[in-house]
Amino acid sequence: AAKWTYSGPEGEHHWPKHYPYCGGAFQSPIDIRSELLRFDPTLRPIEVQNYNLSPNEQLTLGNNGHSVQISLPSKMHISSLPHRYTAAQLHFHWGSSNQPTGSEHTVNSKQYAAEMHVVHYNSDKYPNMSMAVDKSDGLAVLGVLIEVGEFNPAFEQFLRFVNGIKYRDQRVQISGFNIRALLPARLDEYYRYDGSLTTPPCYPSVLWTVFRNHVTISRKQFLSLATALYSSHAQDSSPVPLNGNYRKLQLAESRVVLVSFKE
Ligand SMILES: NS(=O)(=O)c1c(F)c(F)c(S(=O)(=O)CCO)c(N[C@H]2CCCc3ccccc32)c1F
Ligand SMILES: [Zn+2]
Repeated sequence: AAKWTYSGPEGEHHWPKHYPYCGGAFQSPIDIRSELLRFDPTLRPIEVQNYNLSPNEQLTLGNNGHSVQISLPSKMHISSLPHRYTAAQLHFHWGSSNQPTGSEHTVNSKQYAAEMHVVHYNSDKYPNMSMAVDKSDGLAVLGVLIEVGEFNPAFEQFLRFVNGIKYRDQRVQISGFNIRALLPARLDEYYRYDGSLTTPPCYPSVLWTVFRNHVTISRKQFLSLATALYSSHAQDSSPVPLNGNYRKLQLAESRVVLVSFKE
């Protein structure tokens, strides 16, 4: 696959050349602005199943050159949507050490330090991610906004291993832990809209759920995320730091953002 980056000659302004959907409609992320919001009383609390993984299970923590990701077991799924959406992986977007503003979604133009995405595919209709990734009802991504503040023990369960995956395509096995603890306490308050993958190929296939409430990680935890990783391979002579891996805001156009809560 053609390589793409977040800056330079393969940066996001060039993505549509190789990935036409990136220049198309229904793109993500967007600024979640008050004018776009519409309260929807039919939006039920998000219900996740089997997120509390046993420490006897093994997860793969990897640096894929674009983000740090954790591959997730297929027993994890969202049960409160019209179809079952099975978990595939989670990953992060962040700024840089001196720029704690790297979330993809913004809320009334406020950009958070980072953002976590838990990627799921419609397993009622498609056998795997690859078959679901380009279908309009294929994916559901849970978005969690992250601020720098209180230390977060749940994040420590994988952050303490990032120095083992400093370079592109490095992977380590980590013990299972409670993935639910990475989410905010309230899963009943969220923004909902139809959007896309925020990386190439930018398929408009994502039902986005961005939780209203952010989570916090400590400054030290943020710095380990923002300074430990490289997008280049270990043997590359000039290492390229992996940071600022967030797509710029896309036009909401005529899209409405549904909200599950009243002010
Ligand atoms: N922000 S986002 O749109 O949610 C988002 C990312 F930003 C992101 F970097 C990734 S990636 O880490 O795989 C890097 C390259 O796509 C994904 N992967 C998804 C979509 C691509 C195919 C696939 C296959 C198996 C598991 C996950 C995924 C992604 F969905
Ligand atoms: Zn993402």
